[in-house]
Amino acid sequence: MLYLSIKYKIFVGLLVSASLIASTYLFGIHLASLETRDIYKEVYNSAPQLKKDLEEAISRVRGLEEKLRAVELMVPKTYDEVTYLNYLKKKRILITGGAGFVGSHLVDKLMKSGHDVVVVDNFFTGRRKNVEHWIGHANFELIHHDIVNPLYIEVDKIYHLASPASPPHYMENPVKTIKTNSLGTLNMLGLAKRVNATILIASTSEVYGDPEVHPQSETYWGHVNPIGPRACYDEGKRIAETLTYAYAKMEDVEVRVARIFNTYGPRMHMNDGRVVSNFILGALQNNGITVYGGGQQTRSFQYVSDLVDGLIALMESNYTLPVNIGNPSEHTINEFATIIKGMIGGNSEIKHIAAMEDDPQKRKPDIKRAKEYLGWEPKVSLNEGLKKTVDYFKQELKLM
Ligand SMILES: O=c1ccn([C@@H]2O[C@H](COP(=O)(O)OP(=O)(O)O[C@H]3OC[C@@H](O)[C@H](O)[C@H]3O)[C@@H](O)[C@H]2O)c(=O)[nH]1
Repeated sequence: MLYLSIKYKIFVGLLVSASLIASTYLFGIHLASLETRDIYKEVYNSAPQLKKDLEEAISRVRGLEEKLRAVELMVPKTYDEVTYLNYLKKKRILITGGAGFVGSHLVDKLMKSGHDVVVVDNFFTGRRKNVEHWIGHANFELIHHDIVNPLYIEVDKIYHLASPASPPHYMENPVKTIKTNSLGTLNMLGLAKRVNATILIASTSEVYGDPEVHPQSETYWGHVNPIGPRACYDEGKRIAETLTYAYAKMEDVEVRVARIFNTYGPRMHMNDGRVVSNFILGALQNNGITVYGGGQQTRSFQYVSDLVDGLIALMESNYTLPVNIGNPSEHTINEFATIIKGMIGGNSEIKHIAAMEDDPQKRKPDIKRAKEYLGWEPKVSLNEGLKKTVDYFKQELKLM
């Protein structure tokens, strides 16, 4: 108690001194901004003592900043409650891309269940901010690493999610997207083989390309343009699936393959570029909602918590063939624009620009397999999920 109260006094003392010195410092900056003005030059040149004082103040503020950082580290951090698991139940779980939008929600769920979670991310589209609330927790580890290079680590399970997933992001560097999904997946399968871990591969509805079968069941082989702008992702994920089943067959690796359909929710990046965040941000900022093409193309949107439940159910099942994880509630993009505009209000105009090349025209998952083998189906309605996502983006905009 006594120790804590001394720490508290030091902390308050340092805060007060810091703010006093910071005001001097800011005053110094203000003066510095006048540097170009002749009047200031005159004062400055005729007052070398002032210059010396400012430099001293700046150095003292820097010293105090260091001390404050040290005091902050002494204040214990609080975490969400974590279930206790004994050593037989507790697993060491690797999540590649764990600092990304979907990965970080999976991290939360597995951490709260009491497992040891190791996140590997190259921060190409992932962000430390998404997992910072676990940093320092005894069950959590964050590794900055690009899985295009091998990784040597001891784990029981691997959720392999690493890859840019938004069309503008994966098209920005197609070679990197292909490398991540081919070499990266090869490395993770090699790791799974070496440490005898079960591996779940995050595949995608994009393996069906611009489908000629509707809705899409897992038995459909797809309709992908192998040299189009989306090929780096579509074909990247297709080769990831091929590699996965080759390792299962040749090396007896325990595999799971989730074909993830359009997913949305909090922690999507402001610059994500996918339709949900674009429409919400356009409406919230009154910048207009931009539909690519005629808007008759359809998508079926699932809320991120449903996806996370589906991924865990798949990992824990003994089902080895691909499974669609998505919400079959289907809307045209025009309808979706109207829904978002209605929910947010304002007077955003819905405008149309040229269609994206090779944009899939219809997409809806057939989820019979997930229901039958995983006992899983989505629970969160579009209305409920969108409200949470809109609230999230409102908060993000306040931070700008
Ligand atoms: O601002 C926008 C963004 C997108 N769109 C349209 O909205 C539809 C959905 O586009 P998105 O970019 O959200 O996502 P896509 O369905 O094309 O691809 C997604 O598919 C499933 C996942 O694996 C990936 O997250 C992603 O590749 C497309 O028809 C697109 O042209 C707009 O009309 N306006």
